[in-house]
Amino acid sequence: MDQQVKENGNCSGRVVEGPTNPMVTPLLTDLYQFTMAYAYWKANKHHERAVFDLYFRKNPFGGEYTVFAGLEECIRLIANFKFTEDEISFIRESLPGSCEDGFFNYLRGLDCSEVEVYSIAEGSVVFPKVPLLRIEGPIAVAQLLETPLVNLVNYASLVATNAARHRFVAGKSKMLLEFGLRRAQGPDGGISASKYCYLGGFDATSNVAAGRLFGIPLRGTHSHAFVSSYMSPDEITDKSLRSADGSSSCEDLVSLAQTWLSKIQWSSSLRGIFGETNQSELAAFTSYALAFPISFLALVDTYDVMRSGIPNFCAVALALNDLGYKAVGIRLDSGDLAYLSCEARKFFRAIEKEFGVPGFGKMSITASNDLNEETLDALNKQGHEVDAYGIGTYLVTCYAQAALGCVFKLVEINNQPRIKLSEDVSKVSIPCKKRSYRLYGREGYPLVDIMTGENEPSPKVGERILCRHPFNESKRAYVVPQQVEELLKCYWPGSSDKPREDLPPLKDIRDRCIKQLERMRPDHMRRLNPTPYKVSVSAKLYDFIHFLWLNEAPVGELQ
Ligand SMILES: Nc1ncnc2c1ncn2[C@@H]1O[C@H](COP(=O)(O)OP(=O)(O)OP(=O)(O)O)[C@@H](O)[C@H]1O
Ligand SMILES: O=P(O)(O)OC[C@H]1O[C@H](OP(=O)(O)OP(=O)(O)O)[C@H](O)[C@@H]1O
Ligand SMILES: O=C(O)c1cccnc1
Ligand SMILES: [Mg+2]
Repeated sequence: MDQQVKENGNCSGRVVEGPTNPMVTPLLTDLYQFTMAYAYWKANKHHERAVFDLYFRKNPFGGEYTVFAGLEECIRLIANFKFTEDEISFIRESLPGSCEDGFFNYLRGLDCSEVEVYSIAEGSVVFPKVPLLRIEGPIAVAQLLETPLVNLVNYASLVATNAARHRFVAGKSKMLLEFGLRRAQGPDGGISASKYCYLGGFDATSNVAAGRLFGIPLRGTHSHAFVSSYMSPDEITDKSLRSADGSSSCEDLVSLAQTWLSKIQWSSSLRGIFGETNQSELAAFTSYALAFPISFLALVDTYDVMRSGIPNFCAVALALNDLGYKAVGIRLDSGDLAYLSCEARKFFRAIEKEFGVPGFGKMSITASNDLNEETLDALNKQGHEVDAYGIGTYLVTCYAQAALGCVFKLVEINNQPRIKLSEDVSKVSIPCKKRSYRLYGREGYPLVDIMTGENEPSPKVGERILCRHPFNESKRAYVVPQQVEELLKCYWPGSSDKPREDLPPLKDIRDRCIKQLERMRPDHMRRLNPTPYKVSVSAKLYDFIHFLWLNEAPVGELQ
């Protein structure tokens, strides 16, 4: 078993590949994890069996829900956790010279074969205080895992939640494109953003590396540089295009587009809307259409959306239509996106009517430019005709909240429950190795998450159970669940013989996320003053927490 884990991340007979990012190694941790590991080892305490919970304390973005992401990368790390000789030499150099050789021999043999990992399924909707992961294992090993695990879950869950929130405001029917790579926090920020925005409900990314790594659909348009790189239609040398069915050919798409432009200009419904359009823009559009006749989409705001971009686009789209091709649509990247999308739609409908081109009015309109939850919401309130949004900076940098604030707290050692106290009640940890359950109500909505001691009987369908706020005595409720779902499942059994959950493909995780979000009660999801979802503990666990609290907290003396 030991050897297997070392060599190929094998456990329960299935291989787990290494982390996606090769920077994720056992050194991707804080120095203090190594100093503590050494001190545990020196005290011969390193083998003591510890239980840690990984959880967060508050939902991000002023919301009342979070999407859990990053589990697969955590398991990839754990499955392949092994120090190289170079890494051990570096740790030796980095620790004080007084550290004994035996410790480095210990690191040489160290892996996660004695570690067990229990987790909520990736893509689940999750809530504060309920463990996302429970790590059981030798305390020195679990301690080394703290920083990388928290790192792998924090941003993944934050950006997946951000994506889910953007999806919620945009609505189900809109296409959401993640365009953030250039603005992301470095290469890993960019790759992770693409992966986890897709998980959180985006449809596609512009990030080619992420498309390759994770099978995320790739989409893109073109930039202003492409438009402004053209000076005149004369630059286009090969102007010919075969018709879609291959039966005929147009020798000069530029002239055909120019002919259409004058027809539009003098058409009864559009007369007077625009005069001369920018001819270099028309050249750029024609050139792009020659390159991509089956998927022509043009960025129309380089010079003037209504006086140039839209008429030029329509002229090229009508020329393509003559040859049996259907243009895809436009992208707007500045100005008042609500107003311009409505004006563009009117223009397309007028063309459909005037020239009898079925479907022209339904041309796709993509909007981009510093979009975020608020601007999407504003557009909805104003009314708009946007079909797809390209969103970058605000999405991937999680501009509205910098971090999720996940923590990793010791809850038990050698079967003895431990607690971390704080002046701030919300920071007091919930001790014990626990189980957690999601209880569903009559209408099918999740009602409450409840944590119990590991050995307590599980809540039962149809049986009334008292759910208590972990720290507030007066907050409690009886619940008769219609469905009970146990949340923590075994994803890495270590040396136990527990069955191990599969790591599903990203697409399945995304589907789970979308389904779970749709199943939430709407008042938990609304943007303004959402109702908090209840997180509770059993009566027995409540009593125990408070017993331990009193036991550990020194009694003050007044003088
Ligand atoms: N109808 C709208 N309601 C609310 N916000 C909008 C609307 N249309 C666009 N926005 C947002 O307003 C901001 C406009 O950006 P900005 O003031 O930089 O102008 P711009 O359109 O980018 O101009 P330019 O590119 O010409 O400099 C963007 O964040 C955009 O998402
Ligand atoms: O606005 P974001 O949400 O970050 O989305 C990505 C942006 O990146 C591109 O242009 P870029 O911002 O590089 O140049 P521009 O601002 O001049 O359009 C694109 O046109 C979008 O505007
Ligand atoms: O394909 C696009 O339109 C795109 C891609 C990245 C950033 N901005 C736009
Ligand atoms: Mg921009």
